[in-house]
Amino acid sequence: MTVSSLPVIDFGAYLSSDSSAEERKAVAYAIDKACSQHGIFYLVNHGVPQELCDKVRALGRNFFQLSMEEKRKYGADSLVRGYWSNSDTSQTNQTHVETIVFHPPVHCYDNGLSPDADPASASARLPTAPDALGEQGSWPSEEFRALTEEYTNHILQLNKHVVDSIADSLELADASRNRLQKAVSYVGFNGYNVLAQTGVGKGEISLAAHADTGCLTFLNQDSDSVSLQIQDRDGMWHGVPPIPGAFVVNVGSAFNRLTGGRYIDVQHRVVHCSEKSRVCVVVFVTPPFDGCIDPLPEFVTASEDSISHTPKLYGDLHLEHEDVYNEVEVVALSNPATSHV
Ligand SMILES: O=C(O)CCC(=O)C(=O)O
Ligand SMILES: [Fe+2]
Repeated sequence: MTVSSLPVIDFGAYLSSDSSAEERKAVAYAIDKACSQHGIFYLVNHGVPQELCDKVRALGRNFFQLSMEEKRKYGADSLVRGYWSNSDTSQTNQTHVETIVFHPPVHCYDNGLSPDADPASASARLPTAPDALGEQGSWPSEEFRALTEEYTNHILQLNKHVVDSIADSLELADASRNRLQKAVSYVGFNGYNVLAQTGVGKGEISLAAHADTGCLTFLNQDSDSVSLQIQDRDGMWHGVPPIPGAFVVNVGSAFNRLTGGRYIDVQHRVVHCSEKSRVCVVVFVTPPFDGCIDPLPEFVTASEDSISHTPKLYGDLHLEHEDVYNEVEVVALSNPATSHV
C-alpha cells in the first residue's frame, strides 16, 4: 500500500447546491469505493469549521495537562463516561493513553433495558434514557460541554450527508436510508503520551488493535506525527499520516453487518512514539441500541431471506465489543513492520 492509495475525498461537491447531479454522484461513488476497498478514507471540504476542529483538540490537550489528581475528579462513571487512563500512574503520572468520553445528551436511547437492572450486569451499563447521559458533574467545565456539543452536532450533520451519499450510490430504498440515518454519537478525547523509545523497541503500542463498533467514526487528529495505523488484508500495518484539516473516517462493525460485509470494518491501532504528546478527538456514530443491524434488504440474498432468525440489535454488538474496545493495555506488537499508507 502506498501513500497515495488511501483516498482523499473532497466532499465540497456533494455539499454544494451548485453541483451537478454527476458531480454529486462522483463523490458518492468515491465514498462507497473507499468503504468497500479500505474501510477508511480522508474527508476534506467537509463543512465543519476548522477553528472548531482546532478548538476541540485544544480542549483535550488542556484537559490532559491537568494533574492526575485533578483529572481523576472526572473519573469514568458506571456508564463509562468521563476520564480513564490505561495504567495506574499514582507513582509516575505517566500514561500511554488516556481518554475522556461523553455521550452528549442530544440523542435518546430507547433500548428497552430496565433502568433498575442489576447494576453489576453489563446491560445496566447501557444508557437507557436521555437524562442518563452527560450529567453536568461529568464535564470538566461548561465550556467543555458547550464546545463538545457544538462539535458533535456538526459531525452528526456531516454524517447525515455522508450517509445520504452512501445511500445514493447504493441506490437504497427509503426504508434502508432511514434505518442508516438513525444515529447516536459518542465523543472521546484521546491523549497519547510518548512511548519510551525503549518500550517501542520492545514492541509496545499505545492503543491495541480493534475495529470500531458503530457505523462511521470521524477522527480529528493532531498533525505532528504518524501514529494511527491500519491493517491491510495481508495483515501488514500501515501508518495513516494526518492531513491538516481532513477527517479520517473509518467504517465500524455495525456498517459491515448492515452492508452484508461490503464495507470493511478496518482494524486499527495507535503507536505513538514522536517527541510530542498527541490528541485525537473521535466521534463514533452508531445506530441506537435498539436498532436492528441485520443486513439491509439490498444486501440479503434470496436464500438468506428465507431463514428466519431473531434480529440482531446494535446494543448486543456494543456489549460484545466493549471488552475488546477497552483493551488498551500495552501489548507486544505481533508485526512491527509499518509503512505509510
Ligand atoms: O486516536 C486515534 O487515532 C484512534 C482512536 C481510536 O481508534 C478509537 O478511539 O477507537
Ligand atoms: Fe477506533
